[in-house]
Amino acid sequence: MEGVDHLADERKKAEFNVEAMKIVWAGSQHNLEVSNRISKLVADDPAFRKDDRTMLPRKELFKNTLRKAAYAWKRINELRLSEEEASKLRFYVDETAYTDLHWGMFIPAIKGQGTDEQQRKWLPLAYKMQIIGCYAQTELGHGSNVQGLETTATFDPHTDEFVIHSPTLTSSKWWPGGLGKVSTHAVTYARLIIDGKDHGVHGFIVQLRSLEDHRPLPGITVGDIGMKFGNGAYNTMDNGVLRFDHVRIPRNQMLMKVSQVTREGKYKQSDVPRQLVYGTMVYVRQRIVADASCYLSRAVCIATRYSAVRRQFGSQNGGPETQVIDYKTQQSRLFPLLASAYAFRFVGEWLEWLYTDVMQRLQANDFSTLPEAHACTAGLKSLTTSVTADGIEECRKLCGGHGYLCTSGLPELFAVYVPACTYEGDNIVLLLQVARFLMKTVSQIGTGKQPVGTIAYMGRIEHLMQCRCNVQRGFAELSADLVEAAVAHCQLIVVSKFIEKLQQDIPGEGVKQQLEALCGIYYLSLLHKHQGDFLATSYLTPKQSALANDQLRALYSKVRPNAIALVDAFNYSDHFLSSILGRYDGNVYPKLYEAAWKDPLNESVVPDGYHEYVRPLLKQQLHTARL
Ligand SMILES: CCCCCCCCCCCCCCCCCCCCCCC/C=C/C(=O)SCCNC(=O)CCNC(=O)[C@H](O)C(C)(C)COP(=O)(O)OP(=O)(O)OC[C@H]1O[C@@H](n2cnc3c(N)ncnc32)[C@H](O)[C@@H]1OP(=O)(O)O
Ligand SMILES: Cc1cc2nc3c(=O)[nH]c(=O)nc-3n(C[C@H](O)[C@H](O)[C@H](O)COP(=O)(O)OP(=O)(O)OC[C@H]3O[C@@H](n4cnc5c(N)ncnc54)[C@H](O)[C@@H]3O)c2cc1C
Repeated sequence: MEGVDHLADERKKAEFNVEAMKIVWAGSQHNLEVSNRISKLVADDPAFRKDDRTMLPRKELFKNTLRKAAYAWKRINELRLSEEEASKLRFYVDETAYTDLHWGMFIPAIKGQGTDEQQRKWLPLAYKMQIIGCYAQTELGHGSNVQGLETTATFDPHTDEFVIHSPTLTSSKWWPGGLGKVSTHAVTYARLIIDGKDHGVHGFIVQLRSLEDHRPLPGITVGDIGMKFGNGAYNTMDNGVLRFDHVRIPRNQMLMKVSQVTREGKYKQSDVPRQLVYGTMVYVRQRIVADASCYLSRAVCIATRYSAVRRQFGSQNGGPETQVIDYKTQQSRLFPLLASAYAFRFVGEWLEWLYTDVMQRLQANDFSTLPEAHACTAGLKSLTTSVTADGIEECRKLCGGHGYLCTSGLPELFAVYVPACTYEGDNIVLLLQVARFLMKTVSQIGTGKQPVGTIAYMGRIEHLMQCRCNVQRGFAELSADLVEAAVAHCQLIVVSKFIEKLQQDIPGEGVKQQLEALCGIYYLSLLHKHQGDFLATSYLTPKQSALANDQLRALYSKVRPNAIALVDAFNYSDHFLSSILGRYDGNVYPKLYEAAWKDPLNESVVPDGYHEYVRPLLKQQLHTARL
């Protein structure tokens, strides 16, 4: 029934102030106010319609994205939106586009790796979108191993230029978002060659397409790499292929904050660490962690609302069946994901703080916290995206058969999200970086150096102090175990940051209690999952383990009446969720029924193809009449 809130009884059960929880989730009253305003702006504007996205053919889909991006940009300018508001608008428009790479990687790369002069030249053009850029690092043959990239940038002292070249097929740039059809420029990563000497990988600003007619410039071959996983999803993005045939660029288009090439062809390094060439990746990994909670909370919101609507079995004397959310098995799959969404929100906030802190230190030439920032961003990116991708798929299963329909919103959400486990660093490769950092820390503890920050706890572990470990010896052989250690380390960070959040003043009736329950679910469900390890290492006795499980079940019961309100606190509009199962009013069945009839296949009663392929079958004269 239209206008009836089928979840109203559920909402009445809440034992906390939902409006206050919305502020906690948003980060502040101000953030909540901006979110509300911009979310409404997008939802009310038919230009941002997205319910047809999974049904559009690729070319139409892509053109539609170009239209939306141009319109979004127009609205940003007309309404004079601030950077914060524009970023929220992009969030609520909810469509991956070339603009993500322009704003999210091209501009940060110039800011982080360009000299002041280079920034003065390129940033104003990029800010006004008079040039559009992408981040062209990965090649057909190498993605993870950045030092293995093959594209060359050879300095020509006669003309004061670099010659950018793709010497092999495997050196073709492959994957960069926005490259395929839109970008006019790319921050291109290539091996710097001076006088025959290879100085390793550096970033260069290269113009790809004419600003007049958008055709590739001489020596450039560029195009889209083709359809990707899922309908709609990441296919709104033009991930591209790019080859250079001796393309010349002026010397001052090498990004020269970290190292420079002089007019005479001398290679010079600044006092800053070489790893700053990887700085854009640190920035984006931090953003990806912040985003993980958004994607996971979205899936959890859909699955929780639907689990309260859906009933199966258990009818007594002809009464209603049991809501599936009341099954303990459903709770044990759903509530840890609900808790994870909150946990990732808080660790994302902390990581943003850590990143800002590192950047401020870098300005003051203090590079001491860079390795920790790299380990935290790499590790948390890996952990949160893996849990989120698996969590979205689990939410689909929690919704039974209807979860498999595109109108549930979950298939597209999964398809658009799952590459986050690969891009910006394959998750295993990133965990190996964390493992290396941990092993290095252990070797330093052995020499008496006290670890600080997120690794301070290692200094309090007695047997680590006796360790004499060499970072490389046995590393490869033990890498599968070391990856598990890296995950455990990252989980510890997530739990610590959740607990630290609870130590803050959190206003609103019952809000803190709910967060305490969720925090308990987060760490106890982890403990439950890994109880074998805890028992094997005697960190837990069997009795303690059983008590922990009892406590976990008790917390599920505590959260159950609050579940709908806890997902309402995410404050997602129906437009944003784009899911019939996750509708705010829970009016699922009539809307599912209605949507089925809108499918293009139902436009005609007799399908296209019937006369060619079905009717002949029905009318066939079988040779073997006996059959
Ligand atoms: C339609 C709607 C439109 C709306 C329109 C609105 C308009 C405007 C609105 C504006 C809104 C803004 C929107 C912004 C949105 C932003 C969102 C962002 C979106 C992002 C999308 C992402 C897409 C994907 C991109 C990519 O994938 S880019 C490519 C990424 N590639 C990788 O990650 C490669 C992974 N590999 C590596 O990182 C490295 O090679 C390695 C770390 C694995 C190994 O490196 P190396 O070979 O050098 O190895 P070592 O192990 O020897 O390391 C040497 C030492 O360096 C340290 N190290 C390594 N990495 C780093 C680092 N990053 N930082 C610091 N230090 C590092 C190692 O630890 C070693 O140190 P040691 O020697 O001390 O041990
Ligand atoms: C949707 C999408 C968007 C992207 N956008 C961009 C972009 O805008 N710009 C850009 O430059 N790139 C982009 N990329 C590329 C992306 O960054 C790379 O794909 C990613 O870094 C992984 O590298 P790879 O493909 O080389 O994987 P590989 O390294 O080939 O991984 C293959 C397998 O090998 C394993 N493996 C690799 N190395 C090791 C090791 N040392 N030890 C153990 N196992 C290992 C991995 O775990 C994985 O299982 C994008 C990719 C995708 C999917």
